[in-house]
Amino acid sequence: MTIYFYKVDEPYGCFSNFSLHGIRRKGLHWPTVEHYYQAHKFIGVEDESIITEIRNAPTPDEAAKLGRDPSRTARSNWDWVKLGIMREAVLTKFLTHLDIQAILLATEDLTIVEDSPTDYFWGCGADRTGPNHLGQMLMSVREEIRGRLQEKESS
Ligand SMILES: Nc1nc(O)c(N)c(N[C@@H]2O[C@H](COP(=O)(O)O)[C@@H](O)[C@H]2O)n1
Repeated sequence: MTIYFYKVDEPYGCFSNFSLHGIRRKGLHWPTVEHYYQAHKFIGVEDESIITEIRNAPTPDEAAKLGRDPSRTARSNWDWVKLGIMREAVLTKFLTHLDIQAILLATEDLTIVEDSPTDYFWGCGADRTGPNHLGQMLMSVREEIRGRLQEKESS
């Protein structure tokens, strides 16, 4: 069986980066993983005020809209660093919120797919051939949390 998720208000919606599960990183609170991810596109750019603007965006959709604004240029190394940045945010989310950590762990070894009809990088895209990086990441975070819990139990 494969778990497909996409919209926050649908089954497994807590796996979406748009779910309202805040994270704290480097002393700052971020309302969602999406806020964190979109803001990090602009670390080191000339006008960093966009970072605060994104962090204060009222919704994750608004944060994504700001981060995708074609009139702004993301940091030059974004494509190299974005997977690592997303992973630290997703891991923090599932270490912070134990209710959704339990949902993730309960999926055992099932395949998880972000069933986005438009995203052929983070999701599987409309024809389900995309690399599904977010689903892959959730499975890797699941593995890491499982390992950490086992280590704790045996110590
Ligand atoms: N809920 C939702 N709506 C969309 O429109 C989406 N594209 C996604 N997928 C998420 O979008 C983020 C990637 O954004 P960029 O294309 O890199 O700006 C990432 O969080 C995907 O999981 N989800």
